[in-house]
Amino acid sequence: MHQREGKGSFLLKNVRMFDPAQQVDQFGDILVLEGRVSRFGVVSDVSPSIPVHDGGGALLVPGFVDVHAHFREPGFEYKETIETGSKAAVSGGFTSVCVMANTNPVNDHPDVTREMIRKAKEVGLCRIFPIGAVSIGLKGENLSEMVSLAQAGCIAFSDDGLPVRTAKLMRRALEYSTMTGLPIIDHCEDRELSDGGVMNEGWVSTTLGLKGIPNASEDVVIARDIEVLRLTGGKLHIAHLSTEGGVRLVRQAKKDGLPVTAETCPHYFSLTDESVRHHHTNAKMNPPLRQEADRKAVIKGLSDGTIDMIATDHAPHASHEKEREFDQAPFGIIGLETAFSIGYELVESGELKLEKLILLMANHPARHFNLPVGEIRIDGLADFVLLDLSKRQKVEKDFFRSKSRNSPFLGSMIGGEVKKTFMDGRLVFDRSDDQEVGR
Ligand SMILES: NC(=O)N[C@@H](CC(=O)O)C(=O)O
Ligand SMILES: [Zn+2]
Ligand SMILES: [Zn+2]
Repeated sequence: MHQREGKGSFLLKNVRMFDPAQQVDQFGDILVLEGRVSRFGVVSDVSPSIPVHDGGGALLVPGFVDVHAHFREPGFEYKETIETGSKAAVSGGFTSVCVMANTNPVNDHPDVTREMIRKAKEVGLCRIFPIGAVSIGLKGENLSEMVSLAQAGCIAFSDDGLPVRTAKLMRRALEYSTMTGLPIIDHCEDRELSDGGVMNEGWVSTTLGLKGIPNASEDVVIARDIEVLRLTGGKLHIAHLSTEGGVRLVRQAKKDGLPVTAETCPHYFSLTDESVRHHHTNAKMNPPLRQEADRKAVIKGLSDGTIDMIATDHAPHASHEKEREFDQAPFGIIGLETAFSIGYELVESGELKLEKLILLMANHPARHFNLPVGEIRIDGLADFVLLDLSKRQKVEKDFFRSKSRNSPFLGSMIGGEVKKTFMDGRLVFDRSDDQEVGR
C-alpha cells in the first residue's frame, strides 16, 4: 500500500535527472527527505527505513504543471471528480493542476475554493490550484471578489467556458490583477461571430454541412484584450491559443513589452479540422481544431517563445453526452493522460527540442503562475515524473484514468510513457503496479 498523505522520503537510484530550467542533466541517484530534494549524485548511505526505487536509467523530469483543466467538482461529478481527475493527472505525469471555475456552484466564492482545496488534499495525489471566476456566476456582469478568492487560495481568474464578456469588464479585472499580481485568463471568443458554430469554418465544415466558427472569432477578442492590457497593466493570459492570427497578435504584444502570456493545447499542434471527419464529437472542442496553417503557426509559436506553455484544457464529458449529433454534443476533450506523448511527437519530428518541451510543460507554467514547483533543485519540492521515451503504445479505452473517454487520440499509437509519478516525496502513480495507486 502506498502512503496516501503527508510528505514522503525515498531514494530513487539510477535515473537521468533532467531539468533544463536548472541546467541539470546527469545520471545518478536522488534522495528525497520529508518531501524535499536532499541530495543528488551517488547516494548509498541512507537509513534502511527509507524506501528505495530503481529508476532503470529512465529520464526524471519535474512533475508537469497544467494551468487549464476542468475537474467538474462540484456539480458535474458524473463527468469527473477531483479524485478521478487527480488520477488522470498523475498517470499523465502532472503533479500540479489548475482547475477552472465553471463548476456548479461556480468557483466565485471562497467557500467553493476552500472545499476544492480540502478535497484535493484528501485525495492526496496531485496539487490542485483553483482558478476563481472573473464574474459572479460567470455571467459577465459583476466582478467576483477577487481579493477574498485569492486569500482562499485562487491563483488566477477566468470565466473560461465563456470569454470575459466585455472590454470594460476586462479592464476592471486587469486593474484587480495589478493589485493581486494574479493573471486574468481569457477564453477568447466573440460569441456573435461564433454564432452557434460547432466546428472550424472552412472547407471541412462546408463539406460536412456543419456551421463554422471563423478564426476571427478568436482573434478579435485577443486583440481587444491586448489593447485593454496596454491601458491597464496587470497580467493577461490567453487560454487555448489555436489560430495563426492569434499567434501573430501575441508575438507583437510581447515585442511591445506587454505582460501577456499564452498557452496552447496538444490538439492544436497535432490535429486539424480534418479530424472531425473520423473522430466526430471526440474532435469537438472550443476553440475548434483549425487548419494546417494554424497548426504550423502554433508550433512556430511554441518554438520561438510566443507561446509560453502547453496546457491540456482537459474537458471531460460523459459518453451519453458525446454520443449525440455533432451539433448537439458538448465542446471539450480530455487531455491529461496524452499530453506528454503528443508533445513528444514534436520532439521526434525535430520540431521542438526535448528541453523546450519540458520547460513548456513544467517550469514555464509554474513560473508564470507563481507556483512553487516546476524544477528539480536541492531543497525544492519533490514532484517528479519518470519517463520511458522508448516505449510506444496504443491508446485503448482502459489507458484512461479519467471518468470520461472523450479523446480524439483513442486508437492512436503514441510514444513516450509515464512510468512513475512522485508528488510531495510520495509515489503517487506506478504504471508497473498491479494495484495502481487508488485504482
Ligand atoms: N474547451 C472546451 O471545449 N470545453 C470546456 C470549456 C472551455 O475550455 O472553454 C468545458 O468546460 O467543457
Ligand atoms: Zn475555454
Ligand atoms: Zn477550458
